Amino acid sequence: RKNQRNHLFACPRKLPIIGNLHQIGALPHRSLHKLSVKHGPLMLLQLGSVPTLVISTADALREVLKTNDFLNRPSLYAAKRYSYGYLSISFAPYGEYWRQARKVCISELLSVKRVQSFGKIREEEVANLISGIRKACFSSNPVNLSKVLQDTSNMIVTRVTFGDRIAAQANGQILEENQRLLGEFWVVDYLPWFGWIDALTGLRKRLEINFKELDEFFNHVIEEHMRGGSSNHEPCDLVHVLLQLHKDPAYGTTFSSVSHIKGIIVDMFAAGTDTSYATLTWSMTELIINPRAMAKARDEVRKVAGKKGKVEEHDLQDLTYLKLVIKETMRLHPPAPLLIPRETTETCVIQGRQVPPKTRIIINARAISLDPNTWENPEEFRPERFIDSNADFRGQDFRFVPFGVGRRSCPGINFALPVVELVLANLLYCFDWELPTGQEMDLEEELGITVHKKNPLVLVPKLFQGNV
Ligand code: HEM
Repeated sequence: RKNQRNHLFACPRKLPIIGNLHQIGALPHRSLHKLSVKHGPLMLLQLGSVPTLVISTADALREVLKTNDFLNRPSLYAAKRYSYGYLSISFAPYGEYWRQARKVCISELLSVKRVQSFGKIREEEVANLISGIRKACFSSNPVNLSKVLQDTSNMIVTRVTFGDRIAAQANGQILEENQRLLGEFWVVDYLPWFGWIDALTGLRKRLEINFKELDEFFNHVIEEHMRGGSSNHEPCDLVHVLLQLHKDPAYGTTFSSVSHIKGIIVDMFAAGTDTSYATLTWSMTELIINPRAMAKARDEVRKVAGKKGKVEEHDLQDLTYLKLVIKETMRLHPPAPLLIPRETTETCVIQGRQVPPKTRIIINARAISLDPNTWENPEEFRPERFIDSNADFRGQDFRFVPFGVGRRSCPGINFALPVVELVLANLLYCFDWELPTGQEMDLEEELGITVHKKNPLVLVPKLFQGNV
């Protein structure tokens, strides 16, 4: 009966013990997309011991979410460790803690007012980025944009979260390793009885070392804040806000221990940095490949900001085409192409078929936004496609879900967009960009929870003199 039930969904052929794991490959969002083209938009795979429902089109997603919200997250080894036992919002299982922590996060940490209050930090860090690139212009050196964009995103998130510029310089590598380990293939998550393989391959040791460094860093920042803070601290960084909430009896149960605070910090720090810098790198990559779109975006930015010498936050509202460029980039390169996995808590019925509890739900955001039944010439980079379209990425429109969908979608969108827009606008305003002589652009991707460009984006900037 079990077999009969499973065969009601498309089930690609599986092998004993590992099931469909051998079909996943180095870039799961791509191999799952390919499988879905062959087998259908709703596939039930067996990844080791884990039944996994993969959703690959907007219609299938709409249909599935009609009757189920899937608000739970599965337990994953690295996520458990990094979130201090599921005390982060991203990995917390569905329940009272997740509900409260998310509510507080939206109202206290990521509210429009709070995000606006960090405008000065964003503008300062963008100014530092531009001045660094200017120096490279004078020496005619190419710039490793991947690296400088990562540093800038990291600096902004670190200053906002910890209030300390020096901390940002120290934590770059810790964060890189954290993202790599979260995106690694952990045998224990699929074949629990073979979990010892993760110890043999050295993965567990790497995680323990990285977690210890991260934890020490958090302890240092929290202790410093408790002592009253160093002179480097921004007036109201997120650790400061969290410590206020920790002392407030109204939030007693939600933020009762220091581990709760650390769990939330991990969210801000890990979810906020990598995704923004991936979006920026892919935007610049696509603009170089598409000179017509580059010229249009650049002309718009230079017209709106005029002769001020820089783009300011209040200019962003007038950058209509730049916003379309960012949308189109996120359609082709959603930073987290498989979102964050979810899990059924009880038997549920999807299209009249039963799905057992503890089935992992994977939403393939990239396959959805490349579906030719929804998008005309989906592989083409054409920001204009959004001009008269109501396709939006705020979690309500199933055709385009880079920030996820429904009640478990990303609460950081209002934080992320001003960073991405301000950085990109200033890069286009201040410089003309080209590839180093004789080099070609590639679109190769690297495995991770956030998908980055595999080879660094190296470009030659030319200072634009007409804006002062
Ligand atoms: C371009 C930038 C970003 C992208 C593309 C992005 C994308 C995502 C995605 C795909 C999810 C999973 C949604 C789902 O399961 O449906 C998510 C969740 C989350 N994101 Fe973001 N994110 C970005 C920036 C940020 C920032 C800046 C923050 C905070 C400072 C943040 C905090 C979170 C949190 C806390 C969750 C977990 C939500 C939950 O489980 O309830 N994100 N994000």
